[in-house]
Amino acid sequence: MSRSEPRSPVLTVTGLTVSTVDTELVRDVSLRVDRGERVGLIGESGSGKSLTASAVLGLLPEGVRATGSVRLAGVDHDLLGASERALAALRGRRMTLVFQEPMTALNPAMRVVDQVAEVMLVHRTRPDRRSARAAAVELLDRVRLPDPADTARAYPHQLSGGQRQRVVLAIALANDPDLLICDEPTTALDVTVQARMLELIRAATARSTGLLFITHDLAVVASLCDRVLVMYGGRLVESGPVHQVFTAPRHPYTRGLLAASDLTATDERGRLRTIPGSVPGAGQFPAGCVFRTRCDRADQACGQLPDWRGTPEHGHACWHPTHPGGGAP
Ligand SMILES: Nc1ncnc2c1ncn2[C@@H]1O[C@H](COP(=O)(O)OP(=O)(O)OP(=O)(O)O)[C@@H](O)[C@H]1O
Repeated sequence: MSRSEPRSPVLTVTGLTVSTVDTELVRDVSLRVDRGERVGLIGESGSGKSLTASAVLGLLPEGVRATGSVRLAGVDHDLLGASERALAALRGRRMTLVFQEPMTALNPAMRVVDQVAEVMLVHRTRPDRRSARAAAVELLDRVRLPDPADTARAYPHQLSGGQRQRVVLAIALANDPDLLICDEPTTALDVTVQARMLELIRAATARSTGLLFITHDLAVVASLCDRVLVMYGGRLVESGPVHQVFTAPRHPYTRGLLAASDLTATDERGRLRTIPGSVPGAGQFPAGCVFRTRCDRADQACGQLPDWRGTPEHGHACWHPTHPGGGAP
């Protein structure tokens, strides 16, 4: 599919709530990722980004449960409540994950070619080991590993951090997934290696694979993503096309995040801007608008949960009007 053709969803999450026995950690999150679309998910630490991704993949930690709905294109049942067997058949095949630490994803005792081949054999997308290994070498070439035929025989510890992360990406792409979820995939890499990895992710999602990309790095979202979702306190507070959200943010939290990421912006005393206060711990967020304890515009109205407003394309959850163009009044 070309990027200009009409979009259809690969992932539709509706009313996702993730909780422990006594605490809601993610609350009523709805989102959609279309085919060939790159969606960034941003927010400070503890805002619920990783738990949202884990709920989609059916990888929530022990003692944490999800309610709501998670639908993947072409799968006729809801992923929430699906059996582990059904989820395992989808993970690595239709939906895949790349996260920050490649060594956790790789088997230290197995040559990289076999790790890439294995995921094709497990999901039977290649008829035999010989063809899976040949396809694996091609994939290692596609993710620009140097001398792929030789590197394929290496063990993970013989590779650099950036090379290992490219092997993980090759494994994630091996079965041509519908949905690729990346959770801070480049945070541990140095800047040039990071740029190369992002280029590979961009190329991998140029056609039909949808991307959900979790990061703290707004510059990466600006260069990679089509749309961005902003989370705070377990809730989505704003979503829209990256250009619109970053140039005309509507939620005070998004404005704060953008100001805090702008290393050229200082306050009236010449200090770099940060969002005042700190993120409350899980379960400590206020009722009503979750951001109101840190928001300079908070008033009585904010004691009630704000409606989702704006347009279907660019929405936000805040009681206060934004000026045309999105700036604060
Ligand atoms: N297994 C768990 N049990 C209880 N609380 C948890 C558990 N896992 C995560 N949390 C809490 O849920 C909240 C959201 O965590 P999550 O990891 O999704 O945040 P995040 O936005 O991905 O943060 P980061 O950017 O630091 O990864 C945090 O307050 C975290 O402490």
